[in-house]
Amino acid sequence: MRFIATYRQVLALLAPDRGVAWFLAFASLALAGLSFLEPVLFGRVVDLLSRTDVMPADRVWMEATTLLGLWAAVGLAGIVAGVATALLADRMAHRNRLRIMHLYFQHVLAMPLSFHGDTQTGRLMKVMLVGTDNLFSLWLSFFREHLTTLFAVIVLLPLTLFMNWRLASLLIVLVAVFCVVATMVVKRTEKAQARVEQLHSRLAGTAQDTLANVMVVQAFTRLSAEARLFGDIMRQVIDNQYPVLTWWAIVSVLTRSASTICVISIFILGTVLHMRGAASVGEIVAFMGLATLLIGRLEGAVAFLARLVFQMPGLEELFGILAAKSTVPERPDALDLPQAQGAVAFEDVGFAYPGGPPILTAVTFTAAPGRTIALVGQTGAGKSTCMALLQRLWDPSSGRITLDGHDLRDLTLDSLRRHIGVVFQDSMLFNRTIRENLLVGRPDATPEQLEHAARMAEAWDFILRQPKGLDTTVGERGSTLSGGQKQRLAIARALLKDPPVLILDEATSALDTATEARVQKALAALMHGRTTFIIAHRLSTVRDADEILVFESGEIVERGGFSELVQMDGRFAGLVKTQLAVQALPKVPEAV
Ligand SMILES: Nc1ncnc2c1ncn2[C@@H]1O[C@H](COP(=O)(O)OP(=O)(O)OP(=O)(O)O)[C@@H](O)[C@H]1O
Repeated sequence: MRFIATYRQVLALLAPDRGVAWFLAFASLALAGLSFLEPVLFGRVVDLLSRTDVMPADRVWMEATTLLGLWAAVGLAGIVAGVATALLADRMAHRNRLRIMHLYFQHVLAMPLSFHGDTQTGRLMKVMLVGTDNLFSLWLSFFREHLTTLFAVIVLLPLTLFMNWRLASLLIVLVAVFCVVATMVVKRTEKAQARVEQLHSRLAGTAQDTLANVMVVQAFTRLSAEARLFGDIMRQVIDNQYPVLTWWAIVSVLTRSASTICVISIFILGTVLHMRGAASVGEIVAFMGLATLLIGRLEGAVAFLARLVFQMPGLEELFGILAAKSTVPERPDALDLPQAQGAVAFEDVGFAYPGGPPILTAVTFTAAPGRTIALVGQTGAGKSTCMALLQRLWDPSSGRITLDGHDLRDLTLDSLRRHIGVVFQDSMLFNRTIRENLLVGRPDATPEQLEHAARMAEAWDFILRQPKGLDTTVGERGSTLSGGQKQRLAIARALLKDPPVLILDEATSALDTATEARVQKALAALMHGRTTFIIAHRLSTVRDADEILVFESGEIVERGGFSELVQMDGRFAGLVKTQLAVQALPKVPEAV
């Protein structure tokens, strides 16, 4: 069964708390032993009392008092050990749940964009919350119930053979039947539950995707269509879950009846054996007690098994995500570059997205520190892909990219990305205060450095006009700010980071001409003294670049300065002419 391997992984996660886990394991075993002693002692007392005719009364009383005292001590030790084990297990499970959640979050955040492109955010959130919650409850029930039950069945049950092998054999057969039935149901329901879990993940992913696009849903009146889509998945969840729930409900009812069947069977066999002189009354009482105890434990085990079947697929998903490997692995001996000058070189770089056609072919260029390189060309020509490779979001399929002469694959990802600042077309802001958003660039910046960067980015004035100044929260993705304001905050953030290499990916293309002029001023401050790559469709913005690279179908087809390329009268000149022609188009006459 698949779930045994997964269960092993669940327990292996407790490795950092190995000492506590072993202590808890021994405590659970002691608890199991103590709980078994109780019916045995009770049986001894009954036997003793039934022998008053052959033993002196004071000896019977002395022995009975000793046994009862022992019984009380066993009961008390069981309570103390039970409470202590529960408290300790609780703390350990909490501690490890937090540790795994932290580990998972860090792992997911470090995964490359290819992974995030393939995995819905809603699913990632669901797996983290549900998966770690399941881990928590499994650890707890392992130490509180499961281990004790296992010990009772594997070690203590066979020991009863020494008390009365005939009664013990019946008990063993009943327990075995019970285990076989439970295993069959686990097998029957495992697959359907895995499907339910997949559907739950899809549900979470769809919900997150729909909520993130609520504006599109409303604008395109997709309300009922989206609700229907959601409802369809929900219906599939119910259809798949129904048989699983039915099976486990049947097992649960059977388990409850099993207790009665077991006690009656032992009573009948015990009576027969007693009449033949092969069992004492005390042994029968003790076995009935043991049977009730064992079946009670097995009832707990069945509930636990059912939970395991329900939770395993979610845990398998969690382990699958934790085991996912990055497509841009870091070498163990990777260099942590302290301070780069910003010399970038693409050497014969080729690239294709996994399973896709070639996107870049033999791309070669160099950017000396402080120079500005513009990447232009038609949409889909491969400009953004080039810049994604520079940030090592992907690795080239052939050739290499260097920063200060170091192949990017030889640098730690952290030190590479520390040296690169990016301003996107849609400046992504956290739903936090302006101050927190700016400090993303440099968490230890002083208030003076923060103000200086904001002033350089032409953002200081509008920040002061916000209701709480730097402490104003900007809303989801900066929704309370205008495009130009968001862009200037993004520039201030990059200025604070102060990287030697800068990527401006369509940084001003979403702005109107007046705002663009303001942002350009801020950008000029940002670009000063840094190796800058500009991706721009508006060719007027690349006029001052030291070199313009013209991309076509993943290849650089022309390169040079602005006027040099215009004079060349090739592809670039063609692009410029097209843009000028569009700008010179006569205005549509207003309707009369
Ligand atoms: N994550 C991805 N997975 C698969 N293919 C991709 C991915 N990203 C981009 N592509 C493909 O790679 C090609 C180049 O895209 P890229 O974004 O680099 O072009 P671009 O020149 O920057 O275009 P634009 O000017 O429109 O931004 C396109 O055909 C695109 O469909």
